[in-house]
Amino acid sequence: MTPANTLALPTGVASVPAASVPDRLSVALSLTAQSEYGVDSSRPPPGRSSPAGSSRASTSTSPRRSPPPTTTTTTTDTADHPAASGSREPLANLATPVPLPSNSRLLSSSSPLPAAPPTVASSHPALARIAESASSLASITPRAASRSAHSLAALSISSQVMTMHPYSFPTERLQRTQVDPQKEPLVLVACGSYSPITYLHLRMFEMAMDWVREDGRFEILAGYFSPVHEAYGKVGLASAAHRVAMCRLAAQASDWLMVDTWEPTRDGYVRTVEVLDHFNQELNGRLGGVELPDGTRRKVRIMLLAGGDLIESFGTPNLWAEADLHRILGEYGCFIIERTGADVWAFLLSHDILYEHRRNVFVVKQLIYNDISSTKVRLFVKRNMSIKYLVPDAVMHHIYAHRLYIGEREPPSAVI
Ligand SMILES: Nc1ncnc2c1ncn2[C@@H]1O[C@H](COP(=O)(O)OP(=O)(O)OP(=O)(O)O)[C@@H](O)[C@H]1O
Ligand SMILES: NC(=O)c1ccc[n+]([C@@H]2O[C@H](COP(=O)(O)O)[C@@H](O)[C@H]2O)c1
Repeated sequence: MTPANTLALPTGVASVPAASVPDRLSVALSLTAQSEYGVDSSRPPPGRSSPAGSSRASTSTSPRRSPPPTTTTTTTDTADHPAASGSREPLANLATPVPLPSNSRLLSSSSPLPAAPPTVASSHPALARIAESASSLASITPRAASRSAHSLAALSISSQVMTMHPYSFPTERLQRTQVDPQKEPLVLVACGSYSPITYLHLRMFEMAMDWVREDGRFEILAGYFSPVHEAYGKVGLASAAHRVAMCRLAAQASDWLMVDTWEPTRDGYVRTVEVLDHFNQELNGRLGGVELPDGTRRKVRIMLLAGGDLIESFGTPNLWAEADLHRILGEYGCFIIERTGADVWAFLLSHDILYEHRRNVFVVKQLIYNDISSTKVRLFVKRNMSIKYLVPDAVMHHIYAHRLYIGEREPPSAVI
């Protein structure tokens, strides 16, 4: 086993009969729905973290990221207008803490998203529309018919995977007892847009797991996706309910990854340090840490899992509060997945706060480069190009079923 230094030594549905698809998926997902999304939620949200540092300002933009929120109003996309990002208001400084509201509902009663019984196509106009097109297309093009049939299946499971309320912290894939008490118990949290989630996002966790196994210091208990709040306002951001649903569908194949909906169900944008505080509260506060083989309990280490581009955004003026960065890197720590074309090491050396906390920062080298980007996936959908094998099939069918990203308006520079 090679002890990995922090800075010094990086280590590196197809042709299923249409009628059977809803049943299979529904069974799998209803099991998840029962265990993952249907439990208690009456806890108050964690308190606010300390105020941000002096670098706060009222206006800032990064070329890649949208300016931060001035409003906490939430919206949901409809199936026919999936990417209403153009109508979003400009946002304020992300480094500026805003008051955290108590538990709230993102989907209002006027939400356009379907709340129909999951398998009764005729009772839901969208299902009926897709069923109709599936049967009419069947005699014309088998591929289109197959796509529609899968869309029908995807729509039929939507009400389960899109549900975010009542909130409960998912624990069904959390390892509750440590196997090796010599190692530090670790939970990885990946904050991001996931619009949509891709195979790269799933691979990030697996790459980190390989690094951790090789390094030998940590024992990973679970990994969580935390989809950003809609108020983040980034171009191409689908509604939180859709992004959560896609993350859940993608995580189905994993035995250690889960999707936490605390962040997207707040009343407004949540800073990353607040998300980590929330995990700390859940795992070490409410659950009391992890159990050791001898029955005693121990605190779980929580670390941010992020790509090199996100880390490089630490250098964007007014995007991150200095106080937040000190807490994220000092109290928690960070796994960075090297991104193709980004020199993470040079950035680590150049950024004072990252360098100060370098012993809490672990860079994971991609041994097989993967540069799938959500932006390009959205563009492919818009241009009617294939996204198969870029995202899990269930995610692809969800996108088609809900007509996500079709009317996307991406500035050309965002996709180069
Ligand atoms: N090619 C990549 N290599 C390493 N990390 C990545 C890569 N793409 C995304 N990430 C990381 O995945 C996390 C979630 O990112 P995000 O949802 O913004 O995906 P994205 O593909 O970059 O999206 P978009 O194209 O909309 O900007 C972030 O930590 C980001 O740094
Ligand atoms: N001040 C902050 O806490 C801050 C600033 C910028 C981005 N972020 C987070 O980083 C992630 C960025 O995601 P994208 O790569 O999709 O833009 C999001 O989860 C976002 O909330 C946090």
